[in-house]
Amino acid sequence: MNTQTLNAPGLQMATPLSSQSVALSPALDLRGLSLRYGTQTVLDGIDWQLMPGQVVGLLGRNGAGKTSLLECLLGLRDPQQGEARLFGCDVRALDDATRARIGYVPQQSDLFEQFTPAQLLAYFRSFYPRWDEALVDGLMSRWELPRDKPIAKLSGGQQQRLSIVRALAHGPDLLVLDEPVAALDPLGRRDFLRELVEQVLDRGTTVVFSTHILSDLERVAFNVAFMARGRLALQAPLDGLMDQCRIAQGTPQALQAAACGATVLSRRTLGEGQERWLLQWPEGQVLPDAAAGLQGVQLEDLFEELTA
Ligand SMILES: Nc1ncnc2c1ncn2[C@@H]1O[C@H](COP(=O)(O)OP(=O)(O)OP(=O)(O)O)[C@@H](O)[C@H]1O
Repeated sequence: MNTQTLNAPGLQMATPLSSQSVALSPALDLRGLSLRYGTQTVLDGIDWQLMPGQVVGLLGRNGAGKTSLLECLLGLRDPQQGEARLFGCDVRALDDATRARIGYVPQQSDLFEQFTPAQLLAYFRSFYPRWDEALVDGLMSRWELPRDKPIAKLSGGQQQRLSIVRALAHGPDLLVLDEPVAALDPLGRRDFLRELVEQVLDRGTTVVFSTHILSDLERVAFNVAFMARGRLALQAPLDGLMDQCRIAQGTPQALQAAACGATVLSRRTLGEGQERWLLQWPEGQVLPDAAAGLQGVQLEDLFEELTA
């Protein structure tokens, strides 16, 4: 992995881009991104664009490649093919102004363990023109984070909270969160999600958020993206998916009839001539009634069917 840290831009701060240019270009633009570890293909030609203000929950099974994708899109890992651009800049050559617009909470803590939280936050504060000291003070107090204890001696959850404070403090335009709540207790998760929602609503932050906690995702993500076999199987607004998707089970012939007018998003063989299909009807179309044997879907069903 590249040693460059996203959360510490160099001392030479350039002027941030104007809000006008932000509105015109995607916040995130991936083209044909492919990554292999040895002979294992983890990312297989991923194209992905997010416009400013989009909030996307990234879902995939263990080992699907979510962390690898997030690291590549941030320029922390070099793919063998393809390119990643953030706010129009190639991630291999991010300037300091663009880097200052990005907040990242990695899956593994990357905090300087020999520092105390107070020292760490003072260090980062010096890099960011938009550093919000009131937000930092509020979160540090509410989350009862010690300021003067070495970071190495904080618990895993405390380190994760500190990592979140650091990522939110400079009001990033793009926030990339790799399982940010994995080590948090339920209150910490609730508080964090509230902060996140406020950031998004107040500032129009673009958020990419990987998590295995589906209920959390339902509270913050307007869009979900599913990763499977090195690709993004589907990205769509969560509400629309719930409304327009149904699961059907039966023989292929019966399913063909049930699927009239729908797109087949996935199909699985269950044995004994039975299959299970995930179907999506176009927005606004009235779905066939339950008599056709269609079941409504939960996010868990979508996860099961789309990440297999
Ligand atoms: N540095 C590495 N060297 C070799 N293989 C790696 C490396 N990092 C990840 N992998 C492999 O790449 C695949 C994808 O890993 P990755 O961590 O990106 O998945 P993930 O979706 O984030 O998983 P999880 O949900 O378990 O965190 C896995 O099979 C993993 O073993």
